[in-house]
Amino acid sequence: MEASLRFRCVRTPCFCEIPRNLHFSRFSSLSFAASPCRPFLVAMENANMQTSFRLKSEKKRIEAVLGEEEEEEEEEERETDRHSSDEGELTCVMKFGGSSIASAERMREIAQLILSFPEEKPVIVLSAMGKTTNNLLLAGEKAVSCGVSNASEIQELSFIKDLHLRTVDELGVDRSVISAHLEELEQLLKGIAMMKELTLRTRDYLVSFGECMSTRIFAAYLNKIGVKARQYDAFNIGFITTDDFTNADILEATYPAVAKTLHGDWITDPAIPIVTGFLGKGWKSCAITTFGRGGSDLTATTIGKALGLQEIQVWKDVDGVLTCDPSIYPSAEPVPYLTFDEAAELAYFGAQVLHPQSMRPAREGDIPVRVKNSYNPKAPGTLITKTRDMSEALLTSIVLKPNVTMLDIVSTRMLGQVGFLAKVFSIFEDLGISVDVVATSEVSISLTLDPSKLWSRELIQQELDHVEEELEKIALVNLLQHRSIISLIGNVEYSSLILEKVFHVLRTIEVNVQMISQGASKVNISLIVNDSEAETCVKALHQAFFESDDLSELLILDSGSGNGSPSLSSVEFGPA
Ligand SMILES: Nc1ncnc2c1ncn2[C@@H]1O[C@H](COP(=O)(O)OP(=O)(O)O)[C@@H](O)[C@H]1O
Ligand SMILES: N[C@@H](CC(=O)OP(=O)(O)O)C(=O)O
Repeated sequence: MEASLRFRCVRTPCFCEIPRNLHFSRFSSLSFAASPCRPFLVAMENANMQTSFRLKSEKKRIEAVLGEEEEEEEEEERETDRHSSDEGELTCVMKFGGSSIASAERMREIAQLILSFPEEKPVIVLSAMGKTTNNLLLAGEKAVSCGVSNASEIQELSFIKDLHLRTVDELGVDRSVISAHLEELEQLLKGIAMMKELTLRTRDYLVSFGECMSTRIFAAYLNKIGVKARQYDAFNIGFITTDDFTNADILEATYPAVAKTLHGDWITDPAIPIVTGFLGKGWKSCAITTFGRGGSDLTATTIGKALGLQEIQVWKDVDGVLTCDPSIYPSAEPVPYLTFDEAAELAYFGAQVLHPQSMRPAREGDIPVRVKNSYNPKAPGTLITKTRDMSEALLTSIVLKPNVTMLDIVSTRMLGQVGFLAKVFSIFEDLGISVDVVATSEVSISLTLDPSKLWSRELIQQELDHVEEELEKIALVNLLQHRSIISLIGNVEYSSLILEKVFHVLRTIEVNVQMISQGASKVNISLIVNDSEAETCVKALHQAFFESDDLSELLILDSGSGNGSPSLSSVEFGPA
């Protein structure tokens, strides 16, 4: 049994436990995990991994306790070193999305791709195979109304069974690696059919089958071809989250817990860790949670930060982050370099290529993220780092977020200006609704709301009705649906140049911008247009910024302005 030191936590009336197999002498700081659930003392391997608050007085007391244990500790360290192999440390995390592991053939290719980097000791994070998550959700929705006797016949269940059984057969892996999961999945669908309801908690449990099965199959295949691998369910190795089912946040306690398991297992018995993406465990409910669609990217960056790895690789089906969504405009080109801020903004404003929260751990740990194409591994991809040379950068990427709701809110002057803004935002806070883009004047405010954060359409309408009702107590409200946000990610130091070109293009195609906002992050300008016009705008803007050499108009206007803005000789339109 693992020994631990018990220590009374002075912040809350409870006892904290320090796992004894952490090597305190090597850690530069000790801090309390910011977890609200069960505060415990954690040791952090380097400054990048410190939690957001540190209590100096506790630190001293902890060190005193540790001092008494030092000798024993050193002996334990020597013991661990005797057991550790010559494999070296884990070096990077490689995440493969659903498109990269959609079939047995793709799994074989990914195994070869991993082995083609013999110098790397990777942690592998996998999503569900192909469209499995979508099929699980559809199966769940059908189960609600199909009746218990028909639940086994749901078409999507057959797709999922066929895909996974075909894959294990083709890879020559024993069916037993997933048979229990397939049986349990069928039982779950029958349960949903019986209850006639699919709660958010059940949805998360339902979709977890995708990642649980893909990782088991892949780990079994690696072992079969002689590459030692170990499968992990993220919810069992310390991915602790809030209980916001379908959209959970990772808590600080996750980092030390995950590091302890993955690092501990690696040094005692090295085997490539194969970890489920997208999944965590709610701290109160102890039930499986998910981080929102595309959440495996966040799993990968969290592991990167937890273990202090050298690099986080996110393998996709495109040549990196592109100048815009290739499904809107196929001539989009890869962007070679991005900062964490640019990538976060791009993801937040709807570029499906990265999960919106995924840049946070990478930024905090200052760990470079490389976005690569598993179908074209030789392509350089996109490297995302803390800073980059912006001197030649103007516009980097154009992102379209369709189907957003815009609200024009005009004060009825029952409240002063200060009270008005505060009241408006408190209404959104109370209703738990996220506001994206905001523009204000003295007595009015325009803003956009993001419906895609919720998985259920019905709920959105109910929520909007509620918002309108609340706001109408203090303001006149005009609700405008079917709007799109076009976000221009780039060097906002040159905002006048960018906007000049943007408005020239939009005037040419006769589109009126309904709202505009430049974020405090200084990497994003957002424009709101009608959904029906949005794709045309993106295509025209892409052509103007990334494919046109005709900058003469701007050149004339810019020359001799003497206002310190860059001359066009020093600024390039193109993926910088
Ligand atoms: N700016 C963009 N750059 C690259 N891909 C984008 C962009 N915007 C949207 N996409 C879409 O994101 C997809 C890759 O993300 P995702 O489907 O989450 O990959 P995976 O499932 O492999 O993790 C691409 O196939 C592309 O259609
Ligand atoms: N399977 C989950 C999580 C994920 O990250 O998927 P992907 O990496 O394929 O986008 C989803 O479809 O949302």
